Amino acid sequence: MTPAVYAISSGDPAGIGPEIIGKSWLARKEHQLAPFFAIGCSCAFESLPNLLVERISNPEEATACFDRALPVLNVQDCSEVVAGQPDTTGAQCALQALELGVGLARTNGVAGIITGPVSKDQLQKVGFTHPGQTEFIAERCGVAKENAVMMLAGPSLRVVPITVHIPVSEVPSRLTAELIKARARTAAKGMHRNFGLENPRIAVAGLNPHAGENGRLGNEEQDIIAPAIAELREEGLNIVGPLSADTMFHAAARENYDVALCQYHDQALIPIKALHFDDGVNMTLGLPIIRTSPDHGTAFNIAGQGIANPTSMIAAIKMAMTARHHRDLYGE
Ligand SMILES: NC(=O)C1=CN([C@@H]2O[C@H](COP(=O)(O)OP(=O)(O)OC[C@H]3O[C@@H](n4cnc5c(N)ncnc54)[C@H](O)[C@@H]3O)[C@@H](O)[C@H]2O)C=CC1
Ligand SMILES: NCC(=O)COP(=O)(O)O
Repeated sequence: MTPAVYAISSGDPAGIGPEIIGKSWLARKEHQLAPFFAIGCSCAFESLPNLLVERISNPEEATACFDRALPVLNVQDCSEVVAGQPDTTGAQCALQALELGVGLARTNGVAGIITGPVSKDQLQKVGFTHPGQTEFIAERCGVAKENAVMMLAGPSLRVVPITVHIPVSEVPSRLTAELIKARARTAAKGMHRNFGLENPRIAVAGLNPHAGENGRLGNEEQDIIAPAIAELREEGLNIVGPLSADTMFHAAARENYDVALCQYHDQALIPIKALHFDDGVNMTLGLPIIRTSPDHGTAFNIAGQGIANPTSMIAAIKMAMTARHHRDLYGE
């Protein structure tokens, strides 16, 4: 039996992670959130105003105390960390929280993990070698990088970047038909497994302006993207493209697909953040575990001020619950 409790890693304690987790706990009844506990430095939570915190020593204790206090599994003391001033102590704490949370999810100790925002820059300073949490979690789960798919989703749009955290100058050379096919297959499976969408409609963006304008504005569409789509269609995927990226995100166009595959990070993240900065969720598809995250970052510039909006964190908890519901339904 999968336990009904979720783990939330704090993210960087100098960012807004602890604050939005605390605010989500305060909003637990209004949003009917399943029990969860935070993993991180207890003092990052104990210092928050109006929040009752209870230290726990294992996930089983979380459910019993969730009604009266935010349960926190302590990893490391980082009481010296100052909000808005990230340092390596905070990065170590963020990494330990992530490692512990993923370990609990992998061993069925929790129903899923929601990860708080980390600073990639700070993590690299403490030996983190992955481009982001997505790839780290994939490795811990034994899933190949290309099969662990970043998806960002809000009420009116889901997007998947095919290439992710790489310099824009490297996008054309890193874009291969194999990568596109791997992302599309995982996205299709993920739509069903986590959201109950059978045969989801997938739209694929071109790379170049006007999807290459028949080769006049670039050849990647004809050489790489269209052949990959044709193969996927033969496999039975409900997939169209390459579409002009500039015309596929307006309201009427979004009605035609369940998920958009985009060729690079900002092609995917600009529309989703323009539409759903407050309530967007980042979910990793293709994992044996459930992992979601708010779509925003550490927001060091407002940390410690009490003004962080918890909506995206609440949406991330709810999406993990939705995924759990569907996976339990299908026995996965
Ligand atoms: N899932 C993750 O762990 C993510 C981590 N990051 C990391 O976050 C760091 C900062 O990245 P930025 O590009 O500055 O993006 P950001 O999302 O942290 O901040 C962008 C702007 O939005 C505001 N903002 C963000 N979340 C907010 C919230 N919940 N309530 C109110 N205002 C909010 C910030 O104050 C800032 O003005 C980077 O080191 C990056 O690596 C970025 C995106 C996702
Ligand atoms: N821009 C999205 C992002 O940075 C999320 O990265 P990850 O840490 O979830 O891999």
